[in-house]
Amino acid sequence: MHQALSIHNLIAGYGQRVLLRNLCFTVSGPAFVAIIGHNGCGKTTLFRALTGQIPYQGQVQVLGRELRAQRRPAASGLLAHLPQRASVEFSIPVRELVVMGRFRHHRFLGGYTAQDYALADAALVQVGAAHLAQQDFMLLSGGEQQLVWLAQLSLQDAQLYLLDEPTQQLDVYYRRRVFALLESWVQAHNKTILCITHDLENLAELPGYLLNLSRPVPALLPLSAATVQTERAFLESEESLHVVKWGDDVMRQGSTCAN
Ligand SMILES: Nc1ncnc2c1ncn2[C@@H]1O[C@H](COP(=O)(O)OP(=O)(O)OP(=O)(O)O)[C@@H](O)[C@H]1O
Repeated sequence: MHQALSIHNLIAGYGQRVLLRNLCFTVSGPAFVAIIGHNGCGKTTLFRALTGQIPYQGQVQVLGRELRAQRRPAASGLLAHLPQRASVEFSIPVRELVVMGRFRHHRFLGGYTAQDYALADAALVQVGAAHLAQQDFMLLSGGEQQLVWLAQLSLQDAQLYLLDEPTQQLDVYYRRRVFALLESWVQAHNKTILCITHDLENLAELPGYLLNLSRPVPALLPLSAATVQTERAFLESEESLHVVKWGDDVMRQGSTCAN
């Protein structure tokens, strides 16, 4: 049985600025992993590396397949990515945007079937956005757009989901609802989710793991109220800011993986 995700000695950054230094962690089975850390510590940079937008050193395997060797990981259903600021520059009904999540099952755009649309409608119900189905996506609020993207993403049926602050613009009700939805993707559909978030208060009750990229040597910790409390206290401390401030050459020496 392959590991859901294995990251070994990943090094990434921008030119001289190394933000991820020998990052190592393994997610053995389907799981929710919250990625936290200060602004600018390298969370989005990790996703840029995993999606091939910036080069990296090290090995990344998804279900035993070396990610670097995959030509189009999204098209093959290995990976789906929700960036921090996803935008659409043209008018499109919400339902039409959501059904595009089924693109892997179609050779040409526009060939969606009644079954595809039924799945799109069900996905909108799941995220609590059924009432938006006929509206123009461009005219929705930021939070409403986030819900619609999540509905589209769920139709992609990928093995590994990379979500960059998916609850950022949501109100308290929808934040909780979205985290419950992500939990169901893991439990009911065996997905693995890496979720960048600053929304610590919603994490304590979730099953899964926490990865604090502001730590000098980030490691996966089982999620619990105590873990969230400890990591929050660390992020609020002056000590943790120094890790970032002097990160490039003093505090954040990094270490190589144990094996
Ligand atoms: N193309 C780039 N060239 C140089 N530096 C960059 C580039 N893109 C991002 N950075 C810098 O890398 C650092 C990490 O950025 P990143 O977006 O990974 O942060 P983050 O942890 O996701 O932060 P936030 O919580 O604010 O979203 C930032 O200081 C940013 O200014």
